[in-house]
Amino acid sequence: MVCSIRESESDEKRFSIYTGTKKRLHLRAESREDRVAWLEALHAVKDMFPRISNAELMAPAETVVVSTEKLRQRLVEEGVSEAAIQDSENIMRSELSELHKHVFVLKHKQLLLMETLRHLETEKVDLENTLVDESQNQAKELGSSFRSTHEKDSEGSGSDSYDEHDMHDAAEEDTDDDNNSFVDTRDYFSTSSFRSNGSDFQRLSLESDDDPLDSDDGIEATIRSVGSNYPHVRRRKKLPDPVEKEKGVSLWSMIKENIGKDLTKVCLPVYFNEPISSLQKCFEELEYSYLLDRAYECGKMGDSLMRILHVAAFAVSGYACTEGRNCKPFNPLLGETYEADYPDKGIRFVSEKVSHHPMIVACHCEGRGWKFWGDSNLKSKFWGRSIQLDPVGVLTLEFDDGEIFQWSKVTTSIYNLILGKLYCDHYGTMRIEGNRDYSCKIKFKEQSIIDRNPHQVQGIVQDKNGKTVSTLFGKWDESMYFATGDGKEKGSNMLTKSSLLWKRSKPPNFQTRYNFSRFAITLNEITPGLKDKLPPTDSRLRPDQRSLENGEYEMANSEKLRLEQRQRQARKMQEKGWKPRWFTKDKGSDTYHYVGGYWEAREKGNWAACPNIFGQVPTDTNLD
Ligand SMILES: CC(C)CCC[C@@H](C)[C@H]1CC[C@H]2[C@@H]3CC=C4C[C@@H](O)CC[C@]4(C)[C@H]3CC[C@]12C
Repeated sequence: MVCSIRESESDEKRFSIYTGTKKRLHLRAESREDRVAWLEALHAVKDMFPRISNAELMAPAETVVVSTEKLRQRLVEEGVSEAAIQDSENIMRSELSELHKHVFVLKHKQLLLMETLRHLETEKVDLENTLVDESQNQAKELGSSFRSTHEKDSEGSGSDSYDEHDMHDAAEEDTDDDNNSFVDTRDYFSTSSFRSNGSDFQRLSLESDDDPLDSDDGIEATIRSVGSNYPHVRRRKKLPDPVEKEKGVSLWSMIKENIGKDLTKVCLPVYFNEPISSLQKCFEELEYSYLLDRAYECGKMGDSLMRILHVAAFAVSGYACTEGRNCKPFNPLLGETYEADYPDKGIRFVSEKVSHHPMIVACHCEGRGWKFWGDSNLKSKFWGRSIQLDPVGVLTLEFDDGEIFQWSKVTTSIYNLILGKLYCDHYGTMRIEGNRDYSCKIKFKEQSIIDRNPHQVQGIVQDKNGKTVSTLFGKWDESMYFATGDGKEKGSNMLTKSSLLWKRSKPPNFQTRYNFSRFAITLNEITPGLKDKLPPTDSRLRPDQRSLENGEYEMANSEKLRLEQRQRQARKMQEKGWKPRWFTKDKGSDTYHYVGGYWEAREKGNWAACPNIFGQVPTDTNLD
């Protein structure tokens, strides 16, 4: 939020912004005119959000107490007769009560407007969903989309260019002529380079704790107990302690350091990465796979409603791990793979980066009684301060008894790229289509300025005739509940009638700056004996990621640069007909499916067809 804006007096291109939370930001426009345009736009935005607190807005109209005492005294001083004084008092009271009535009506109107606003917001989300396809076509190159937003902004009518400094402001104040670094507003735009790095795949989820001694709360244990007689596997409980001291680097400082350079060509250092790749992040979505085991069991016992409810909870649970995570996963190299053999969860998983332009990751997971697969291809839009990611493609879940469910992920936005605390939110409607009795619609509510109850999810399950048979509600970062019926029965108290479907696991004992869950901590571990079995393309063998995990930042950075250099050949490889190893594109559609054979090849230790993607480029391959 912009608190105050100030122009430099000594330099006609410079200006600064104070946000109330961080230090003053110093910027430099291209020209004097450019600065005028910037200031106009900034003031216009500022005026759009007058500062009224939520509490103030929602408070009921207070009863106003009117005293006529002062009026009476004054009239007595004037020697006015008692009758006239009483008359005056009555006049004053009646006028004020009129006014009071008026205020009351206004207050009421305001509440109604707020209601409407809320309602409109919900409608907006729905509309956006219908429009998603269209807007995707329009999603052009990031940079250009931001530039056009800016052009529109600068057309906005300008308000005064003078802004008084508020209290914090004075405290934070720097003189115009000091040596504060500033940023060229032109370079500012090129931050679009984050797109390609950020548009990686998948959400994650929080892990169940495998250690029987370290049990979670009771409810969860009962939920999980169904269908899970899985063996215990010892997995690590913490990441390695960092070798080097962590460096705090802000995105902003990165931008500053790269003034004058084409930011799309600047590689972000590893400080912005978390030590897992997008391939591993896909697997993180399966943290709560016990929900699918349970869904399978319910269906087998003939309860297809409970089946879809668990599938719905699973679809939501995948988002849990995105909360509090603000580093980006490593963008895998073309042909990089990841395997996860988790007998302790009854699942095994394979993923591969199947395309570099656009960046697509395909994955496939086998559980007991079900298979789950999909590919991730994100369309991203850069809005200046935020990035919007619209996932394309469907996820498919197939139970061994032939019941199939398909759904797509909702929109994710990452906010505060430039200033403030980075966070992401998910919003839109997810439709889970089944091939049998039920389908389900889940709405992820968009967080709004007036509605301070973030992360809300609501859904309904409908039968073939479109009748609502059950409702779902909860939060994507906490828990999901369901209640039977359409939730409209008179006098029914949703909370007392509802039952828990899913609850997020508790955080690990060893927190790191990556905010990994217990499950996420295990993803990059090379468990005893695993190293000899992995293909040379596995994410766990990626040197820069390994170094980052170990806290060897210098090493991680140089290795990352080397691999990124290599990756520049990926486009050429693709053009020359490079094909993924474990997945193939369906005919007539753009989705990938697993061709099989991974675990068989692993059994034989036969990785002949897997290139050494992390090593040095062999000199005899002439890719250029
Ligand atoms: C500029 C840098 C430092 C910003 C860091 C961005 C982080 C927060 C971004 C980068 C990639 C993003 C992920 C990319 C893809 C998906 C799949 C989607 O269905 C759910 C959200 C999820 C899982 C995103 C969550 C947020 C994410 C992890």
